[in-house]
Amino acid sequence: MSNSTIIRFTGVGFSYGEQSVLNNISFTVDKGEFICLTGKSGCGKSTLLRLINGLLLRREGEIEILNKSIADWELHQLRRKMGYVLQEGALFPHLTAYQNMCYCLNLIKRDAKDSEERINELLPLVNLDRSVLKKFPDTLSGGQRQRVGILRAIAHNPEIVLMDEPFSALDAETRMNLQDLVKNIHQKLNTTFVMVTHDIDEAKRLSTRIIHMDAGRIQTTLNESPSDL
Ligand SMILES: Nc1ncnc2c1ncn2[C@@H]1O[C@H](COP(=O)(O)OP(=O)(O)OP(=O)(O)O)[C@@H](O)[C@H]1O
Repeated sequence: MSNSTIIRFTGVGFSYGEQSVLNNISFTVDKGEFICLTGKSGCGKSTLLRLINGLLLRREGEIEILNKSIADWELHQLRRKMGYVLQEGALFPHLTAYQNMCYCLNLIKRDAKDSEERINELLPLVNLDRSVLKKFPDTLSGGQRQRVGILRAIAHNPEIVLMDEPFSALDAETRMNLQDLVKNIHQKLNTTFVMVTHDIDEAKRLSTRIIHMDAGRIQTTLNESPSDL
């Protein structure tokens, strides 16, 4: 594994029970890339993402993350190296926006003052006003919820940020704003992103590379903005 390769899949297969979902998946991701996983509904994108952070355990082949086989990682340690953004932010409903933002920082035992400083530093990056901090998720707009979710995912300075259709529930304008915001975060923090999207235009706007899947296999990997998708 080269020094800059931080994710490597070699011949990975996965099944839910009898249903084979991923077949012979091999690819690498280098530090600092922004990968978009595209492909039709049901082709296995989210399953692949869940294998990266050990939410699912692979059945065949080998997965290496940060130069170590996933089998050798303590999963809670591995997940501290990652941030995860899901649809609509997937915030904890009983926690305020601020408490949600602190969630991963608490896991790595940052003290309260450090956490507060970190969050104050990141608020402008996700374009959120301090007035949201005391609010509960159900009183935030969809865009605000997703900004909180993004801040939570990057607050502990993860090596890899995984995003699963993060903007799919948003209106077109908010979606564009958040795409710009994530692009800016990627450039500023030099973190590696792997994002699932079914939206090819979104993938072209954000990614440094597109991995296009079809029926559980990687069909094409495209470095340039693809015109044939
Ligand atoms: N927990 C599960 N148990 C059983 N089958 C599942 C489970 N999760 C997903 N599947 C099946 O695995 C296949 C791949 O699902 P996956 O969610 O990875 O696809 P996807 O490409 O992310 O789809 P979408 O774009 O619709 O989210 C689908 O046929 C789906 O029904």
